[in-house]
Amino acid sequence: MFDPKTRITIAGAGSIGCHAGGCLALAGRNVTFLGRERIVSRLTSVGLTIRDLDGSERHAAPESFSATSDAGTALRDTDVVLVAVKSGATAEAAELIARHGRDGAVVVSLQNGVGNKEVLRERLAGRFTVVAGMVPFNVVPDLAGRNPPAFHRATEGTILVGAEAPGLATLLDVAGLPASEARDMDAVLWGKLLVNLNNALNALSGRPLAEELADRRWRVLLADQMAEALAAMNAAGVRPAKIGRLRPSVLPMLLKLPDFLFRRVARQMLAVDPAARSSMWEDLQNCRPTEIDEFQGTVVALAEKHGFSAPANRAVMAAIRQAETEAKGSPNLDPAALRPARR
Ligand SMILES: NC(=O)C1=CN([C@@H]2O[C@H](COP(=O)(O)OP(=O)(O)OC[C@H]3O[C@@H](n4cnc5c(N)ncnc54)[C@H](OP(=O)(O)O)[C@@H]3O)[C@@H](O)[C@H]2O)C=CC1
Ligand SMILES: CC(C)(CO)C(=O)C(=O)O
Repeated sequence: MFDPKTRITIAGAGSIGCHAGGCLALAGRNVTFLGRERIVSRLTSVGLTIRDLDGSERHAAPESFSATSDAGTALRDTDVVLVAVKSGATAEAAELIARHGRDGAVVVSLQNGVGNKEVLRERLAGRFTVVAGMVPFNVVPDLAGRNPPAFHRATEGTILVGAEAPGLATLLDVAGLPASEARDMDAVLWGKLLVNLNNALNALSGRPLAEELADRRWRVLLADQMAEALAAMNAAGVRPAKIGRLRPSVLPMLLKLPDFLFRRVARQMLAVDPAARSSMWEDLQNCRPTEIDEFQGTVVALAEKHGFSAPANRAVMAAIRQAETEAKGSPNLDPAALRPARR
């Protein structure tokens, strides 16, 4: 269905978009970035650097891809659109694809959250094939200075995509960007949602992921949120898939282990680049809206629908809302500030 000339547009030239697009361009794929002018001007003048898990670097020269802030130019003739905007911008991206995209193109959500593919499908079904995707790894952007912007993969994992577009995973599976097909993407996205409950804690802590997760006080808060989420999912008949090596049902218990035991049992969870932070931390630092409604908000709504409350998730939501309103970046909270009233 696809060949090396297949035109791929990256809708949203941010951390995930630039990392994925950079790896694809380096593998010789036909890539166009659709992004804001502030990044497009840098991409077209100096290109970008892809830094892999082991620190090795590759430079994608500006000649190896196209980049534009004009949606018509980026979407008109494209075959595959990789949607890599934050969840709050999905409806607008869908609108642009509907207006400028070519009938029959494949649209892939590479976003976190269980609802983005539905937002895309609502607007695009019938004319486009919408496919859910899941990026398990963290990408750290390095945009400072005059060097090419760099995008560093900070954790391991394989991108999963749905099976609706045969050959899609093979098209995307290039050096630095492992990708494969998954049969039950709903389960995968619910599994990733559990992991993403840490995004807000990380953003509120102001600490790198490795440091935060090594501290039991933060892990207990995460365990409480996950336990609420698992109960809500169970009541709704949702079976979250395993992301990484550990079964979702054991996560709350495991997270509560003392630090020395956790370090031994959950080595993979702590195998994070020391610089890595959650994408929600990036949002707070840059005074952008976060994805809290798509993460903790989804859990609270599902719990309430099934007749119980989710106080741990609520408390974290409230703290993120406050930080968004204050617009001063991470509040660098102490974990004690996040205990819900009932504890
Ligand atoms: N960062 C990470 O490590 C990971 C992120 N994810 C998920 O991937 C998704 C993308 O995250 P991430 O890459 O961090 O997000 P970023 O905010 O880094 O990138 C999104 C980019 O898209 C731009 N954008 C939004 N709308 C448009 C538009 N209409 N036209 C052109 N550009 C647009 C944004 O600009 P502006 O800000 O000006 O709107 C921003 O530059 C999220 O759902 C996230 O949860 C998943 C795994 C890991
Ligand atoms: C850190 C990671 C990989 C998991 O929470 C992530 O999905 C994000 O930063 O958005």
